[in-house]
Amino acid sequence: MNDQPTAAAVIVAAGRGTRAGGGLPKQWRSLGATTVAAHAIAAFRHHPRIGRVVLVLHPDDMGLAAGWLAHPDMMVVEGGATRAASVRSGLQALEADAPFSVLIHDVARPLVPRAVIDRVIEALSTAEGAAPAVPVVDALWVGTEGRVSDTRERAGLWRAQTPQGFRFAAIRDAHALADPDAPDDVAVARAAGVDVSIVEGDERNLKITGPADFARAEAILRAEMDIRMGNGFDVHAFTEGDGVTLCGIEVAHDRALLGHSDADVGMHAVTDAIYGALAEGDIGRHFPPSDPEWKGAASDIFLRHAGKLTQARGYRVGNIDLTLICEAPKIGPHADAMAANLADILGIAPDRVSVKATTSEGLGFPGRKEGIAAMATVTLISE
Ligand SMILES: Nc1ccn([C@@H]2O[C@H](COP(=O)(O)OP(=O)(O)OP(=O)(O)O)[C@@H](O)[C@H]2O)c(=O)n1
Ligand SMILES: C[C@](O)(CO)[C@H](O)COP(=O)(O)O
Repeated sequence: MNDQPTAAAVIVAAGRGTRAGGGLPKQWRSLGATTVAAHAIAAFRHHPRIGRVVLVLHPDDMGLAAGWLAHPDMMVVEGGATRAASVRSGLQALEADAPFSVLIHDVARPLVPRAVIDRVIEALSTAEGAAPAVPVVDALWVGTEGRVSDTRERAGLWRAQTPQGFRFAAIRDAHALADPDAPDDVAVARAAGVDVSIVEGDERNLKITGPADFARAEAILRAEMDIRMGNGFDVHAFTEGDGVTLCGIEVAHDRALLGHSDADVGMHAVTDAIYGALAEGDIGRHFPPSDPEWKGAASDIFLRHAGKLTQARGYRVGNIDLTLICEAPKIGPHADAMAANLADILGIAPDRVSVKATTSEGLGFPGRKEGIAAMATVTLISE
């Protein structure tokens, strides 16, 4: 499959989640380490074939949009009184620079697997509309006053999921004429004569609707959780100078560190640990020392790249443990600032980063004050 972005996504999140209860609209409630909304958004933002994401929020929630607006690939717009009105608002936001196709997704389906998104996008290369569904497997009854009054044939029946995908112009025109109470975009498209293909859905793509769905979603998340560990080790020798840069913090010293970049041995070890956890080689693979572009480069460039790669692969940094090995300079007074800087670069909480130091008791090259060594361990957790 070609990995070029071909589609935009509209995530409708303007509902109030009344059936879920809980005092807070369901999209803002926590799920795993983050919120329902953050899971749904990440599934699309990190998909290589989705170029832009429009998030449709309730007018009362627009104050929550600031974090999302910081991302150039995201737009946030106000929704309407019904799901269809919210979708229309999302589609309007894309009008000025219309994509080839658009995937419309409920924020209430936070665990949509990447393969479901792939199948919808793939089907849209030949179909005008495509949406995931799972076949009905249970017998179907009609109930009247607590008793079974009739049965229905289940063959040919499907349970509809999202994202529902369409060629942009087709769904924009269909929504312009839509019944405001249409249950979903497939109904809107069909009413306008758009043909919609069914692609294979997934039971994990549940819609959080009632209070019990949170526990189901947490269980799915736990079963899916993938934790990766990586380690990084680096050494830089001392040279003439009056200070060193460690984890991005300038520390006065009677020596400097020698290296092709800024020789930030601590940041290099952390960066290599992240690349290691992703099985992505090391800094040298991504930023060859033979390339003059990286001569004297600030090492946060490398760490930011590793952080972006982590996100793109669907992980977040769980924690970092870094040990610097040197006789001098003294690390203790700077350790908190170093940890805070690493956390800031990676966009994680400072209490997920530990920076500590040890001497080598006068032994070996650190003991002879010939240089500094650093070793780091990181965990990456699937989102
Ligand atoms: N005016 C509306 C109503 C719904 N939605 C979105 O449409 C999706 C499906 O709706 P549903 O699961 O019914 O969510 P809520 O309307 O929030 O739930 P409830 O009906 O329990 O209040 C959700 O992502 C919801 O945020 C929307 O964007 N705008
Ligand atoms: C669009 C949808 O997710 C398809 O299953 C669903 O219809 C939306 O939720 P609602 O509960 O019907 O509003």
